[in-house]
Amino acid sequence: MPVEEFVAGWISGALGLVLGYPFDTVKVRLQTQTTYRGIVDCMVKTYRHESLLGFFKGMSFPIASIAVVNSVLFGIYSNTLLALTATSHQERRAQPPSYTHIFIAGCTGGFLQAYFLAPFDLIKVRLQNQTEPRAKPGSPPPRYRGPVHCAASIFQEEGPRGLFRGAWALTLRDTPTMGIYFITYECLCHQSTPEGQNPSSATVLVAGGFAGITSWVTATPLDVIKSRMQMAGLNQRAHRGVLDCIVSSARQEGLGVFFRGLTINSARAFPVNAVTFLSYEYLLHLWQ
Ligand SMILES: C[N+](C)(C)CCCC[C@H](N)C(=O)O
Repeated sequence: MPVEEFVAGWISGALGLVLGYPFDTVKVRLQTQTTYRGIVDCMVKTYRHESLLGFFKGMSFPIASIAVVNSVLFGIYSNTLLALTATSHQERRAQPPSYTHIFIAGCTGGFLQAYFLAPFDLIKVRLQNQTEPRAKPGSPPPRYRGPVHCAASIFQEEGPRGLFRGAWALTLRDTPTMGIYFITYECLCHQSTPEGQNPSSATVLVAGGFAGITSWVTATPLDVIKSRMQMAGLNQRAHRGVLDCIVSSARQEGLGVFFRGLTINSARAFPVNAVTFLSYEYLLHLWQ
């Protein structure tokens, strides 16, 4: 099993994450706080009050988890393709795999990474939704003091299964959309590259960027449901299941609810995934 694919997945994921983090902070603040008029207003206020560092708050935990999650995704994707087509990463340019195989490998990667991502994502969402201002003397502290405390509290209060709250919605979100992610990437690369050659850096950047956008656009409805299920039991009523959450959210807030965060998510997806794919391809090329 080629290990390079796992390591390249890890490094490229971390680079993409750092680049996209300011967008993620703005997205979370817009979704959870009412003090901002829009994306630009949020950026200006964050910069004025907290300087550039304000955009990178709480990044250490996601950086640590992306190492596991992205290496599982890219490692499983590439090794599934190897099993299906018997061609290694180097040989794939000369003998491109079929789109069905790419889709199956992407779905497999998405399905398995969801299992690793679930607890990290749950903790991220719970912490991001703590909107209390910084602790002032005398004010009650936020429920979770940080990622480790958050994980320990969930474990104590809800048991080990509590750490996998929303995991089923996450799996439903990621299995097909990771197939879409890799198909978009490979398809765009294939279309703008002469037969048998490696795609240029510009092609990889654009194809990676669009792969991010198409997969996030299709993932957004279940992303909303996933986050709501992860928050359930804390400050919202518990849902009986994914379907119950879909129906009650649509009834109470209309169909628009399924597209919350779409604009900022797409703006984030382009640079993040452009850099992720460029560094992934570059590293594998370097190690050949
Ligand atoms: C499949 N889904 C759309 C959920 C994610 C696809 C892109 C994953 C990437 N690490 C990012 O954070 O953008």
